[in-house]
Amino acid sequence: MTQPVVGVLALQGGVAEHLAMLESLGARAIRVRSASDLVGDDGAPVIDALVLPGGESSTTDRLCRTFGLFDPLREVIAAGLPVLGTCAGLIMLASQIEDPAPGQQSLGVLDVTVARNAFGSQVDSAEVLLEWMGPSTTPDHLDSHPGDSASHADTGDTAEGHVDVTDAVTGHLGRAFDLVSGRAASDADVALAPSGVVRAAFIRAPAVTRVGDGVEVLARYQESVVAVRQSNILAISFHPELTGDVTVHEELLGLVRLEAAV
Ligand SMILES: NC(=O)CC[C@H](N)C(=O)O
Repeated sequence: MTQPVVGVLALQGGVAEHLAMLESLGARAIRVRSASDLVGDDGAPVIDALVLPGGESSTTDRLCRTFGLFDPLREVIAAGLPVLGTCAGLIMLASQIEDPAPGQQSLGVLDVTVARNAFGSQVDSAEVLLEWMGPSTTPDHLDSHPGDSASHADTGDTAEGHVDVTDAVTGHLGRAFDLVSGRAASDADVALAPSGVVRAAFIRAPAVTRVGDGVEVLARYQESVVAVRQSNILAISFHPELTGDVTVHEELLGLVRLEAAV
């Protein structure tokens, strides 16, 4: 297919790292600031996929409503636009927030309940390795099992075969991570991570406390669900864009290819 165009909601929070990561994967990445960045005059989406970045979900919610983006976002996602929500983006997508800020709303397109700040405050931020129970949408997988997206996720297998990552998953690096001056892991760090593992930064991260029918669990951390997929929606508690790990963004582009193949 032609070069996919991926929008990154750019009202607040971490935007630049997502844009850079998507460009590094061959997509054209654009900032989404208004409804016209989402849908054209004919009502058709102008982007092939969307990222809702981390930040502060109650602020993102308020800004979305102020800038007339709340309903258009809900509509394009409900209509099937592939979307990746990270951290505050996950909270924005959720159908229920356990502990919302006063007046806080969410788009309600992903059938999960989330608890905000479930892993502690900024000082508890950490960079860890997680077992990634995908990929479900890689080109390899598409070639061998067109349309079947759940089988690998169920078994923990990857396109390369089963990966035992027990050591890696418990290998907590214990590094403090500062959202403002967030340091990306070095290329060498990322190269060391075995296949089937995602290097994830947790910063005031939410946990998924209820998973609805039809929602596939892709990763857990400290026994909590931290990554899910429901059809065209991928949502994660953490920040792969700050560690340089492209696994999850590749999954998003895989969803775009799945959509194009239908
Ligand atoms: N890194 C993040 O996106 C933090 C999310 C934040 N705790 C919220 O509730 O929105």
